[in-house]
Amino acid sequence: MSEPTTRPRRRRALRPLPVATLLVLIGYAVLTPWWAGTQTADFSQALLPPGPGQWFGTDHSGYDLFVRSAEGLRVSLLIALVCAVVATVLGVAVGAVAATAGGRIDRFLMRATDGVNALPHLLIGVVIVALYPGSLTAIIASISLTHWPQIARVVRAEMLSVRSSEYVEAAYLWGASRGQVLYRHLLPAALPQAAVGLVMLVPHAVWHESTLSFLGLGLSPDEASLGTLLEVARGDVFTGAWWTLAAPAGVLVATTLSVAGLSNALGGRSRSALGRGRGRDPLAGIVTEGSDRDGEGTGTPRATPPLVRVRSLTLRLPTEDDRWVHAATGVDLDLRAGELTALVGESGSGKSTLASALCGLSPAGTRSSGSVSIDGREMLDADERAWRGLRGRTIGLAAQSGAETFTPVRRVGPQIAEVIDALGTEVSVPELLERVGLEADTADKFPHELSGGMAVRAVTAAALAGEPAVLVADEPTAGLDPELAAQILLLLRRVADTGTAVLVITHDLQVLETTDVADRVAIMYAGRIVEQGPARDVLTAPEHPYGRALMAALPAHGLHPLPGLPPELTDLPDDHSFADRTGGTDVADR
Ligand SMILES: Nc1ncnc2c1ncn2[C@@H]1O[C@H](COP(=O)(O)OP(=O)(O)OP(=O)(O)O)[C@@H](O)[C@H]1O
Repeated sequence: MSEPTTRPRRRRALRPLPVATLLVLIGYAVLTPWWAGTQTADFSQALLPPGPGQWFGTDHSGYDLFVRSAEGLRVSLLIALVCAVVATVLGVAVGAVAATAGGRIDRFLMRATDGVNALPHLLIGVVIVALYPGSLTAIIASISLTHWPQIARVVRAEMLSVRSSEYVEAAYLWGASRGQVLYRHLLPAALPQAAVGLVMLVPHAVWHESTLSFLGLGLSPDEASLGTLLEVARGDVFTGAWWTLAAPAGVLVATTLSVAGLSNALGGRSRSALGRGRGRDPLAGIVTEGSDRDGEGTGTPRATPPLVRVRSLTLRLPTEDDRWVHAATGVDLDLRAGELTALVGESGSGKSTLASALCGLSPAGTRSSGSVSIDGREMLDADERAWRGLRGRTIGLAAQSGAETFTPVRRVGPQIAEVIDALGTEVSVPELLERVGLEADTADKFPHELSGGMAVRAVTAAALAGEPAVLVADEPTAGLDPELAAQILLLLRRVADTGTAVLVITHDLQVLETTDVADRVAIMYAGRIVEQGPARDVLTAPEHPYGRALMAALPAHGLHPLPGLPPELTDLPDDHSFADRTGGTDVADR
């Protein structure tokens, strides 16, 4: 069966009129002075109106204004471009430092940015240029130093939004350092916005330069910029020689409109491109919450020691309104080499929170107790440095959101190659792609060109880049039809068969049952593992009433809706059990 492919987004076409106008103007500014050669003053030709021999007329010295305006445009564009580049570099630097440093540095830089933004730019420009009259450097400094704040704000905002995205979390998870995340993810995401800002600054800077020169504070009148031409011509309107003002003014307006049109179109394109021990339950009368059908969670260990050993793990997550989410309570779980363990349960039962804790990615402020041992090391209270030594190499996470795990603006292959580099392993991108059942040319695709199934495979390839001993796959089958879901589970089975301990979080009990890929199944309810054991036992004859209710809800088992509603995990009573939800009614009684 072919996988449904997401249709690639069409890029917005650039509007042809502003682009063509701008190209004509640039050609005019570059070629005309070259074609006309050096002009000399000829007062016999002074102030001729526009006509066949002089399309734009002539000025007081008999210079052809068609040539003179082209020279002025060239100078103004060059100054504006330098100013825009300097302001953009400053803005990107300030925005990037603020976004990556955060805290006090961010607050200080943003206050400084607001402060500069609040200053009257023209006035500051006038002051700087008045101190160094006629200096080109002073003109460039006066424009650049007052125009970086907008770029800094845009870059910071873009980086903050990308920093909280799935693919940046995945990059940290796969071993990238802060610098690598900045260089590979944050800057590439922010630079298109900065480039739009740069283009938008050009006409602004042309106007600033022209205004300063018009006020007599810019370049000397001998040097033709649009501003100096306007300044020289301002008195001519009253003597009837309107063309000396109209020629440079027309060129200035045409340039401004075409660059503004282009930057609007670029802005649209950049946005659309960026366009994550068995016991007894007193109420149900059969098994307690936390039952373990073969006792290895709390009882006798099996032959191979577990690579991941979780004991009595309790996780409490803070909420914004000062309450606590009981995301995990007294969880025991073992993951062994070569075994595939499926963690199932309704939405919100705490599966992803548990998976995050196994990778040292619990939300800030989480209160935890118990033990999480990975490859013999106690990690529950380990610091970020210790986790960085394990993530990607000992424990890999294939995050929940498929294609969103990758930076959207870059091809998949180079991104997987960077994970390999960061983790320093010997595998190659084609090997990894082959391992997850993808063609080698998938490396050349952008994330949005991948189908749902391909995206999960590519994310799994990246998670395998460090050849981890443990692989956690968070809902790899979400949103896939049963046949594709089965293919993904079979892929993860093959990964487990190479000796990796695999934990799969899934809602697809039906597919789990039909494919028979899992060695073990753990059922989670309201933050507790209420039953776990050999997959066949748990799936065919669940002992816990919640397990029975989950299986009975499958279409193949009669589609009996689950009774009641899952409890709110916020401030959940410590002794809450499934029986509290059903009033003690078992699915067997229905
Ligand atoms: N960062 C967080 N801060 C506070 N509460 C959170 C946070 N992340 C998750 N939760 C809460 O923790 C509980 C468990 O969520 P979790 O995502 O682990 O469930 P899940 O079983 O994985 O659900 P799903 O199958 O829908 O992904 C939910 O009540 C959720 O609202």
